[in-house]
Amino acid sequence: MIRLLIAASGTGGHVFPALAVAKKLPNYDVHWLGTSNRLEQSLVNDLYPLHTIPVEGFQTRSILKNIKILFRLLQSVFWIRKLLKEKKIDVIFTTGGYISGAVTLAAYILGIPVILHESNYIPGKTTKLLSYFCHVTALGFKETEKYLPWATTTYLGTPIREQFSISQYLDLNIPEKAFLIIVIGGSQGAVSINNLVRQCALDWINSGAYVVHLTGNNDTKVKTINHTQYITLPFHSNMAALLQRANLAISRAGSGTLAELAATHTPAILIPYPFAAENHQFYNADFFVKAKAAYCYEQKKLTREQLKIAVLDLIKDPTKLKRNGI
Ligand SMILES: CC(=O)N[C@H]1[C@@H](OP(=O)(O)OP(=O)(O)OC[C@H]2O[C@@H](n3ccc(=O)[nH]c3=O)[C@H](O)[C@@H]2O)O[C@H](CO)[C@@H](O)[C@@H]1O
Repeated sequence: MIRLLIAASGTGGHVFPALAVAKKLPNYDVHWLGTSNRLEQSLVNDLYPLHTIPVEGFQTRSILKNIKILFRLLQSVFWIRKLLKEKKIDVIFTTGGYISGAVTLAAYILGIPVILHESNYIPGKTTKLLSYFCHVTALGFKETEKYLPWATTTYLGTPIREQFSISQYLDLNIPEKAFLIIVIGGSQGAVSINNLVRQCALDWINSGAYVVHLTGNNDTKVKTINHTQYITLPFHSNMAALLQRANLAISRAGSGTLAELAATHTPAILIPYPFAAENHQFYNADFFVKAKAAYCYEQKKLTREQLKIAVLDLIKDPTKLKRNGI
């Protein structure tokens, strides 16, 4: 039996693709490496043995804090090396982020192959560095290979959950013919999008639309609108059911959600997270726009009025919805 260590931690964009990979390998002995306070605790704990390390990203300002983080990183490398030997791990799959640095270094020392997955169009600094040491860098977008000319790359796409491969039942009270808008702010929600949407939602509802608004857990104004056609949820686990049913998604441009939108062919208005590392969400979105699969608005330029009218226009003339055909 092949012993696989999956190192995926933090957001849905990192954890869900790794879970999709693990599900496809029922005959592998899978171990998981994560941290003690992120999403993997709720998503992975019951499925695979979850080992945790205390890694975090370097701070740009505090030198003292960075020294502490470096110390912890080196401690983690030492600890992972022990784990890899103890569990006799044959291969590692990682979806990037802080955790991938420690695991790649430990694996490199022991000569264990690492498959690094980069799901964004523009590879981050971590991927650029780690791709030197990895056996192969698997890409979510084929075009990303041009940013990693030194690396061995392969085009994989971004793995999505099994539920997307079959038609799902949406357990919400929404009439069959109603125009359904789903609002997604990545796995943690997006308060800025939430605020914009709340200012437009009643106009959309008055035009007959239903809105399912995935707000995340950090929004204090969730109860502002009370209407039968407006449903708020902090998080929904059956995204396949929602996206298959939705006529339009208003969404951040994280690579996980984009892969799912592509799978369900859901038309989308994308509002990239403006503070994402190296503005990577903008480039993810741009790929979809160039493929005529979505509309994109930059958050800093987007007004409430613009969003309201753009969506009203689509509700009134659904032929303008770009079919997501990537
Ligand atoms: C703010 C930020 O920097 N986010 C990054 C993060 O992903 P982040 O998790 O923010 O966003 P993604 O769109 O990549 O993934 C979200 C995932 O959570 C799922 N979901 C969301 C809401 C919900 O209620 N239920 C649910 O299941 C979505 O279906 C999707 O599978 O890592 C991605 C991969 O590197 C990047 O592309 C994103 O830019």
